[in-house]
Amino acid sequence: MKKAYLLLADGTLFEGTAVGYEGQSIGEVVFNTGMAGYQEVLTDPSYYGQVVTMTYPLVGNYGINFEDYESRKSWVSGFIMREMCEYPSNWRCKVTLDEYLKAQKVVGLAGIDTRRLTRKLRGEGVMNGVIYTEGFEPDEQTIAEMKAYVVKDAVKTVTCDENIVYPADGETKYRIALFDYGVKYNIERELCKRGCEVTVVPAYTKPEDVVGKYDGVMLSNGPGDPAENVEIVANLKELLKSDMPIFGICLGHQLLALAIDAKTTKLKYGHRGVNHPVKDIDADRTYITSQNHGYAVVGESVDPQIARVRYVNLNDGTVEGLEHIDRPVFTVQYHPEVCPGPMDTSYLFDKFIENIEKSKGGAQ
Ligand SMILES: NC(=O)CC[C@H](N)C(=O)O
Repeated sequence: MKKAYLLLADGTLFEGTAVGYEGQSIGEVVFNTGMAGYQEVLTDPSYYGQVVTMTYPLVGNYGINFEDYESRKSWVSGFIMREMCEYPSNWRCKVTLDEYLKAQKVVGLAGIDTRRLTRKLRGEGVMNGVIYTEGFEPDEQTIAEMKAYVVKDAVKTVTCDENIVYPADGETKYRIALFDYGVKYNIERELCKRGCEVTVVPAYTKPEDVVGKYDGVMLSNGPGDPAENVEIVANLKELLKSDMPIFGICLGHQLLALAIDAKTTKLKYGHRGVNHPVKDIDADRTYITSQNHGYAVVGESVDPQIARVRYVNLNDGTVEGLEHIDRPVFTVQYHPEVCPGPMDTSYLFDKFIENIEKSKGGAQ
């Protein structure tokens, strides 16, 4: 069996066995604490530029199926696990995790102490690294590139080139424009289920192509530093001048916050897992949520004349969602669409639909 390695920016070296594609890849090393959902993690565009470590020690047990993709391909820069299951067992399984990683050219590493790696990232913060198979050892220049690496042009890389229409399940009740900053299929699925015809539009679509042409706007999740999206933030400022109902998820939430002149900041090691407790301050209720983000909105920077922080993370007090003061506009940092994971907050899609109904009623 071939060996594979992870070299971190601080010089720490992990040695394990090679799985998936053989090669070398640089990325920001992050960890996800979900016990299942590796197929969704691999295909969630928000992980673009990142080498993902799963903390659950056995990965690949149910293989890869044709139904649970979150986008058309895998976006991760590398995949790390304690033990990879070679002989999955599940009625939906079409290929093994190893076969999928090979086909998607994802360099994999198994057999390392993922607990040690995670403790390091938790203690010191997310760190860059290079993952490589034996025979693909990085030279000094590659190590320098790895140390200087930042995830750049993230949304530009993952967004679609043209509009894609997904029909409603059954009769079309509403028409939604879904901005693709790195959208996960499950957002479309949740909307289609509720009678929406969903048009996924490229991230840089101008507000005038959307305002008045749809019943509501969804802002998707997506990769990278939200602050690098200057053009999109300017577009959202324009969009906010209309009275369209808007619902933003994760990157969509962060971009909308930037559009109301709030600030974002990078978290030490982010939130990636399916058990993050979030409190809805208005309802005085706590929900268990699925999360995948490295940045957060700075609560004090939100102008209370425009919006208020309605949702907070009970682990670290960070902002988990905003509600506009007088518009049908709200956002969450977590993933109400998630699958697998807690479905506690899927009611937020119903809230979005209610906002649309109210705004349609008001216009008549
Ligand atoms: N899932 C997402 O949309 C992530 C948003 C952003 N890229 C972050 O890491 O914070």
